[in-house]
Amino acid sequence: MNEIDFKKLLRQERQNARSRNQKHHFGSSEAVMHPATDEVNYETVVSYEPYETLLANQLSESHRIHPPHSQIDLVYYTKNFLKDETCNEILDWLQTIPVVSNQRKLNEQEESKECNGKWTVLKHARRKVALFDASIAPLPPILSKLAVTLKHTNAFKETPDHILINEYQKGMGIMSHTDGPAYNSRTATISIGGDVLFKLTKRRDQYNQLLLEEGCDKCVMEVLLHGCGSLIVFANDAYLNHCHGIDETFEETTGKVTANEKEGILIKRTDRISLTFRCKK
Ligand SMILES: O=C(O)CCC(=O)C(=O)O
Ligand SMILES: [Fe+2]
Repeated sequence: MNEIDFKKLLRQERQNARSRNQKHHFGSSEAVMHPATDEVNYETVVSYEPYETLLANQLSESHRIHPPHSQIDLVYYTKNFLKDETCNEILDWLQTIPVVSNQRKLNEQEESKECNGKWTVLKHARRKVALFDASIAPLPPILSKLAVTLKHTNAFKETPDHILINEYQKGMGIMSHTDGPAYNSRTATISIGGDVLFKLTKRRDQYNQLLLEEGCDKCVMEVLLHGCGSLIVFANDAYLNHCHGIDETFEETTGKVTANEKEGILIKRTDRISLTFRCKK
C-alpha cells in the first residue's frame, strides 16, 4: 500500500463496519463495552490544567530523533511521557466509551456526528477506533487535559482539537498512509500497552512515482513506540513527504533504520492503544 490519505483510509476501512459490543481486552476479560447510546454528553468546560508528565522539560531539540546517517525533518520522541497512573486513568476511561449503533443509512455528515466520541469497529482492519472532533462536540475532560498537556509541553503551538483513538489487538497494524491535508502538518501519538515499530516510508504521488529520491520505497526510519505512555511527534517533511504505518505481525525486530533503539531488539506484540492528536485546518 502506498500513499493514502488518512480520511480515505478511515472511510475505506469503515465502509462495512458495523457496531457490535466487544469484550474489552485491557483489564478484566469479563468487562463488556457499554451499550450504545444516542447522545454522548460531555461536560462543557473550556480550560484544564495540564497533566504532570515525566518529561523533565519541554519537548525540545534533545528529543529529536533521526535514522543513522540521514535526517528527517521532523520527528520527536520521548519514551517517558505519561505517568503510569495517567495511563491507567486513560485505560479506565476507554472502557466507558459507548459503541456506535448506526443501523440506519447515514450520509457522511450524519455519520461523522453519529460516530463522534464512540467506538467504531473497522471491519476490514478489525481494529476499533474512536474519533473525537471538538468541532462536533466538546472534548471529554480527559482528552482536553491531554490536549492542553501537549500544547504545554511544546508538542503543538495550538491546542489539538481532533483526537483519534486506535485500539489494536495483538498482531494488528495500520496500513501505510499519510494523515492528509485536512490537518496542520503535525501529529502527536501517545502509546499505551504493547510496543510496536512505527515505520516511515517515502511518499509516492498519484502516478505512483516517488516524490523525492529514487530507491527509497523501503522504510527510511523506524521508531520503537514503547507502550508505557510514550509520545511521538512528527511534522513538516516527516508528515508531508512520508507515509507512516505499523505492520500486521506478531513479532518484529528493530533494524538499521531504528532511530531510538539499537538494532536487534525483538518486539513481541501485545494489545495496544494509541491516542493521536492533530489540529484541524
Ligand atoms: O497507532 C498509531 O501509532 C498510529 C495511528 C495513526 O497513524 C493514525 O491514527 O493516523
Ligand atoms: Fe496516521
